[in-house]
This record gives sequence, structure tokens and C-alpha cells, in this order.
Amino acid sequence: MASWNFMVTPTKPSLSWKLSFLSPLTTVNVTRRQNRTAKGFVVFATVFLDPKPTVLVAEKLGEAGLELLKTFANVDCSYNLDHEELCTKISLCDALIVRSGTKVTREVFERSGGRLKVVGRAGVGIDNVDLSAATEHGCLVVNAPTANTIAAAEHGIALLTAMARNIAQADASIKSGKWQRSKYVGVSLVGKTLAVMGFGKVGSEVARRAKGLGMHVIAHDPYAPADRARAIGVDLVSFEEAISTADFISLHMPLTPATSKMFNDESFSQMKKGVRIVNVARGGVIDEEALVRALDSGTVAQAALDVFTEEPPSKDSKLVLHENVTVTPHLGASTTEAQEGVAIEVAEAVVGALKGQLAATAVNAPMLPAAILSELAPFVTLSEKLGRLAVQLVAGGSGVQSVKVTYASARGPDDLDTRLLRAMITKGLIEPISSVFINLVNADFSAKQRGLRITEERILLEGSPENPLEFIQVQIANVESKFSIAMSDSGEIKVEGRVKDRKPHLTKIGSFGVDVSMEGSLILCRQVDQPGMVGSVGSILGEENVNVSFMSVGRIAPRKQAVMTIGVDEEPSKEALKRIEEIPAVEEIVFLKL
Ligand SMILES: NC(=O)c1ccc[n+]([C@@H]2O[C@H](COP(=O)([O-])OP(=O)(O)OC[C@H]3O[C@@H](n4cnc5c(N)ncnc54)[C@H](O)[C@@H]3O)[C@@H](O)[C@H]2O)c1
Ligand SMILES: O=C(O)[C@H](O)COP(=O)(O)O
Repeated sequence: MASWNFMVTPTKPSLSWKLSFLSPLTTVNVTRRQNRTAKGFVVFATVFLDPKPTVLVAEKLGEAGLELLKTFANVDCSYNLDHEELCTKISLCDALIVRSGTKVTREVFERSGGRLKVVGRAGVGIDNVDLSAATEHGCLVVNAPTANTIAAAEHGIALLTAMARNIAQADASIKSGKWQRSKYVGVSLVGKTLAVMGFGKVGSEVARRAKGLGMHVIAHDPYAPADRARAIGVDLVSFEEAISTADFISLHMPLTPATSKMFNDESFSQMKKGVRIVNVARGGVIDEEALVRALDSGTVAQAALDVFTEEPPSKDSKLVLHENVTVTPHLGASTTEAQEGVAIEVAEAVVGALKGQLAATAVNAPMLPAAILSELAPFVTLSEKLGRLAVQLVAGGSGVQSVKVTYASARGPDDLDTRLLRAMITKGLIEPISSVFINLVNADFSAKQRGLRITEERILLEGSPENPLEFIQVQIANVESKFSIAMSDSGEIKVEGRVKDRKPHLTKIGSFGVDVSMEGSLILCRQVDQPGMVGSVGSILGEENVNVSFMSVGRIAPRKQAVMTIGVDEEPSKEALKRIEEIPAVEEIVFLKL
């Protein structure tokens, strides 16, 4: 176990919010030696790092990506594992990298025993990863969405032109000793209509290239912006118009429940007789038996396929063996350049995720740009602490079901992404009362599973929106509190916090205003306002060897009621808390771990 020392001053941003996105690969033990300096505390922290994380690379990955992984992790390249071997190995791995050939099923996540923190897909399509299971297990899934786009588009164009000119069939014919010039007369592309189905990264690059070949290009994509299509001279049209007017159809949508077998008997029957189809997307978007029927009837003149419902397809597949079909074994992304790019893209994302950073290519977690993350960082800490504090104020026996979060900000809703804050409030609310580890990936799922309803509300403040937020309030409804002051006038537990000098501060408990730095732990004490209380409580804590970082007293009215807030470095023993509770003027007391 490696260990080293470093120094954290209170002005540095907290490490913990970063580490808490994912499971604690790193255990951080902080020992505060209370060296007071002119600036305040200097904290010497000893960080014990567990041995290097282990990354299982289950399919061939480019060398540059492997090198990058090795700088941070132990890398186990085990290609061609069967499902059982993968499930057996996975409990020893912190990350898994796959391409399209490995099925990352629910069982893989279950058998990882909670150790697997990130699955990296070295490519685009994540239909081979059970995303729901990953999310439920708090496992981040990242992909490499950009590095193979051009390779896939070029392969699409290669198949389109090869199909139109019977290249594969003619090649096989001549190699078998024949010379069949009249049999392999092709069709021209120029002036023909190509329908690009799915106008995303690959689809739009195919469209651009097809325009260069003189084709008339239309596209169907219910989610693509029309101006992006117009910018390259492509009209976005309905599904029916696309398939019924095209001479060539090229498929570029993801495989989802909505796109599964969307090319079937019915859609083939709407196509122009003699249409030609290219598929470099996913085999499952085509009903393959229906395609064989359409080829046999001549509705579809030719098909060029890089992908299949089952990969590899069976040796006697009618589709693969059809004389009007050209096939390649899922080669769309297989260029030297694309594979190096994909390997680097996925390795960077996996290493970043293992370091606890949010990945820009996360598939099952919100993605936030680095600048926004940095701005939100202190509010992330504040959010988790408010959730943690609020739930500890709930009296035993009352179940937490309804939580309202209010964000007060001068920024409009479009300028303030609260998903990260909500996830951290959820983490704070759930972790102290369960054994579940919550991170950004599984926060919403875990809340839903526990029947915890979190609603969010905005208060739009006037003034300059320089700070993302003025304050955050967390309210828990329909519960009793173990500290009566924490109940608001409307009957909910309410806590409110702000960020001051990038540090979280508790500014309200119930309707009672306080101003307390949210570091260490807190003792809240409601008492009769009378002289000597600070001394009595302070000396009990001193006798019990509990170090006090601050004490503040707020009064409802002189000589009536007061609330004392005491910051402590160590958890006081039950006896110490009991002794404080037994001071005659003390009416209630609660210890809260932040
Ligand atoms: N053969 C290969 O080796 C290879 C290589 C790269 C990508 N791919 C596959 O190609 C496909 C596209 O990849 P990409 O990087 O362009 O992804 P992308 O996410 O950039 O684009 C997909 C597009 O499909 C659209 N879409 C979603 N549902 C649709 C529907 N019902 N009808 C029409 N369009 C729909 C989306 O709006 C999006 O614009 C994916 O399936 C990917 O796995 C294959
Ligand atoms: O979705 C993808 O990125 C492609 O289908 C490539 O898959 P591969 O990594 O298995 O080549």
C-alpha cells in the first residue's frame, strides 16, 4: 500500500467531491494536527492509495490506449473470454474495456460485487452493454463517440459504390476463373437519391461524401436539427418519404427498442422497386428474414451489410449467402487510424473516471463541461452536506419520502444545470441511512427505488448572475425532527446553506438563522439563554478530549431561548453528549456528522 503526505489548506477546493462521483478507489485518511498558521488551519493529510486499479481489456485495443492505461492501472488484456470467464474475472476489476463483440450483461455487473466502476466502450454503439444494470450498480459507462466516425462513413461509401458496381461479386467471379463482363453491369450513383436514415455523426459524413459523388441526398432523423442538414444541402424528410423516394438507403441510427427491426416487411413494401440498401449501423435495425424476402422478390435489388443481428452470422445464413448481398465482418471502425483514436479516447475517459473525474463521454450520467464543473464545485460539496445534515435531523421512525430542494439564483434555468447538485443532495440524504453507495450515476435510480421523491424549485433572484447560486434549501416533508428548531413554520425540516469563499456554510436551520462553516461535525444545542453556557458545554467537551473548532450562539430573545452551534473535530462519546444534555438549561441536543 503506497502512502504519501500532502498539504491541504482551507482555501484549496475539497478533494472529496471529486472522489465521491465514483466509488472510493482511493481511501483518504486525514489527520488534522492543528498546526495553526497566520492563515488558519494547515491540514496534513496522509493519503493511502489502494494498489493500482485493474483494467480488464476484453477486446483488442490500440497500442496508444494500452500505454495510456498502463501509466495509471494494471492492465489485463484477456481477449476471447467467454461469458462465464468474464463473469469470473470481473470481481477483480475496477474497469472493463470492450468493443462490440462482448456482451456486458446484468450478470457481469452483479458478479462484479460492486468493484466494477467503469465500463469503457471502445467505439460508439453501446447496445452490447446493459445500461440499466450499469446504472443500478452505480457503474459509469463511457464510450468513444467520435474517433471512428470517418472510418464508418468511408466504409459506408465503400459499400455503396462496391454494391452499385458489383465489385465483390466480380472479384469472386474472376478469381474462380470466369470473365463475366455482361453479368456485372452496375448502376450509376450520380443523380440518384440517397436516403440517409439517422443524421448523426456518421450519417452526416456519409451525406457529405455522397453529395460529392453527385447524389441527391435526403435524410430522416426525428431528432436532428434541420439547419445542420440544410447547411450541407440535405433535406430532412419523414420516414415514409425517405424510404419511398430513395434509390439508395443508408442506415445510421443506433439500435434501440424504437429502431429494432424498423426495416421490415411493411417498410420494404413501401420502397421503390429495385432499391439498394447499405447498413453500417446495427444488424438489429433490419428484420433480416424480411430482407431476404424483399431481395428474393426484387423489391430490394441489392444490399451491402457490415453488421448483423447475430455476429458472426451463422455459416448458412440465407442473407449472407444471397448473391445480391455484399458483406463485410463489422469492419466499419476498423482502420488503423480509427482504432488508435478510439483506444486513446476510451483510455482517457476510463482513466479520468477512475480518478473520480466526470467523463465528457459518459453515457449514463450527466455530462457537464469542465468550466461549469469547476464553478459548481463548492455547491456540490454544499449540496451533499445539506442532504446529509437534513436527514440526520429526522427523528427515528419517520420515513423520508418527500424532499423539496430550492435553488435561489439570479441565473435563468437554462444557465443552471442542477443535475449534479440534485445527485449530491440525494447522496447526502441516502448514504447516512443505508449501506448503498450513491454516485452521480445511480443517484436518481436509488432515490426512485427507495420511494424518495425529490422535487426541485427555483427562486429567480434579481441582480448580477455572477455566482451560480445564492443559496440552496433542502426541506423534508411529513417527518418529525429530533431537533425541534429544525422544523420550519410550515412543518418541514428545513436547512439552508450558502457558499462563502468557496466553502459551504449552513445559514438556516428551520426558521432560525445561523452562520456556520460546514466542516467537521456539529453539535446543535437548544437551551435557555443564560450566562455560563458556553463555558459549561466547552469544559465537558474539553474533559472528553473533543476538540472544538468554533462555537456560536444565536438567541431568539435575551434570557429566553438560544441555539448553540459547536463545531467539533472528533465525534463526542454518548456519555459526553449525555452530560451536556443533563445541564439543566439545555433543552435538546443533536450531534450531526457532516
Ligand atoms: N459498422 C461500424 O463499425 C460502425 C462504426 C461506427 C458507428 N456505427 C454505428 O452507426 C450508428 C451511428 O453512429 P453515430 O456515431 O453516427 O451515432 P450518432 O448518435 O451520432 O447518430 C445517430 C443518429 O440516429 C438518430 N436516430 C435515433 N433514432 C432514430 C430513428 N428512429 N430514426 C432515424 N434516426 C434516428 C439520432 O438522432 C442520431 O442523430 C450507431 O448504431 C453506431 O453504433 C457502426
Ligand atoms: O459502434 C461502433 O463504434 C462500431 O460498431 C464499431 O464497433 P467495433 O469497435 O466492434 O469495431
